[in-house]
Amino acid sequence: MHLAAVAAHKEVPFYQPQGRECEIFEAAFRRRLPVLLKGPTGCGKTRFVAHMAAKLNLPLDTIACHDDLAAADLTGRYLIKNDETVWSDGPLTRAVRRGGICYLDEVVEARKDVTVVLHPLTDDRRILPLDRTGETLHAPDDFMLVISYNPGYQSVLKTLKPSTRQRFVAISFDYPNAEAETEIVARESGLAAGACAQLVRLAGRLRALKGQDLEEGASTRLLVACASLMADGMKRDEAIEATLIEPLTDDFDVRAGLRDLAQVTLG
Ligand SMILES: Nc1ncnc2c1ncn2[C@@H]1O[C@H](COP(=O)(O)OP(=O)(O)OP(=O)(O)O)[C@@H](O)[C@H]1O
Repeated sequence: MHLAAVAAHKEVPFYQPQGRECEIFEAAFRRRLPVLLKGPTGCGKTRFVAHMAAKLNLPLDTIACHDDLAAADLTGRYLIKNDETVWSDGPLTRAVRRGGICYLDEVVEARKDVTVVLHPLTDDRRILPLDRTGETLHAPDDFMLVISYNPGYQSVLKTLKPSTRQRFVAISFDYPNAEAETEIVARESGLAAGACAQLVRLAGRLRALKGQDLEEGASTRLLVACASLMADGMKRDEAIEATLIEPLTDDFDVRAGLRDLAQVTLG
C-alpha cells in the first residue's frame, strides 16, 4: 500500500502553483464543472492540467485545436473499411465514454461548429449528442472538460462568445513571479539557481517589450529551454541567442536590440 502510494506520487508531474488554482480545479472537478484556463503561451497551463490529472488519478486526452478543426474531428465520423461504413469515435467522444479529463488547447482556433458540441456538454445536462449515429452520451461523473486560450493573441473575431465562456469556471495564468520562476527553471533544467535567476531577470526585461517591439515576451518554456542548453554545456550567449532572441522575432534590428539588452542585463 505504502509502495503503491509512493509510485503513484512519483508520476505526478512537477507543478509550482501560482495561487489557488489547484484548489479551484479540484473543487470544479468535485462539482462536475468545466474549467477554462487563460494565459500567455508557455506559462504552465498544459503542465498544470497534466499535474491535476495525475493528482486526481484521471486519464488525460489533450487536443491541440487549429483553424481546420471541426466538430466531427472531435465527435467522430463514419469511415469506409473493407467496403463497410463503420462509425469511428473522435477523441472527445472517446473521453466522454471513458471518463477523465479532455483538454482542448487553444480552443478559439477551432471552427465555430465546435462550440455547438461543447454547449450541451458544459451545462448541467452534461450530454454529447451524436447526430450522425443518433446516440446521446451522458458524461460520467469523472469526466471533466478543460479548455484554454491565450487572450493576448486573439482578434475580436477569434474570441469566445459569452454564451460559451459563461459555462466555465475560469482561471487566469501568467508568468510566475521571479522567485517561483527561478525555482521552476532550475528544477526543470538542472542549471544552478543563480544562473537561472539571471535568465529570469532578462525575461522580465523582454516581457516589458510586449506590444512594442515584441508580440509576446519570453515564456517560461523558453527560459527552461535556455537553461537546459546551458546545463548541457552551451555558452550562455549562444543559448540566449537560440532561445530568447531568435524565437521571439524575425526582425533584424529588433534582434540586435535584444542582444544589447541581454548584454546590459547580464553583463
Ligand atoms: N508553474 C509551473 N510549474 C512547473 N513547470 C512550469 C510551470 N510553468 C511553466 N513551467 C515549465 O514551462 C513549460 C511550458 O509550460 P506549458 O507547456 O504548461 O505552457 P502552456 O501555458 O500550456 O503553453 P501553450 O499555451 O503554448 O500550450 C513546462 O513544460 C514546464 O517546464
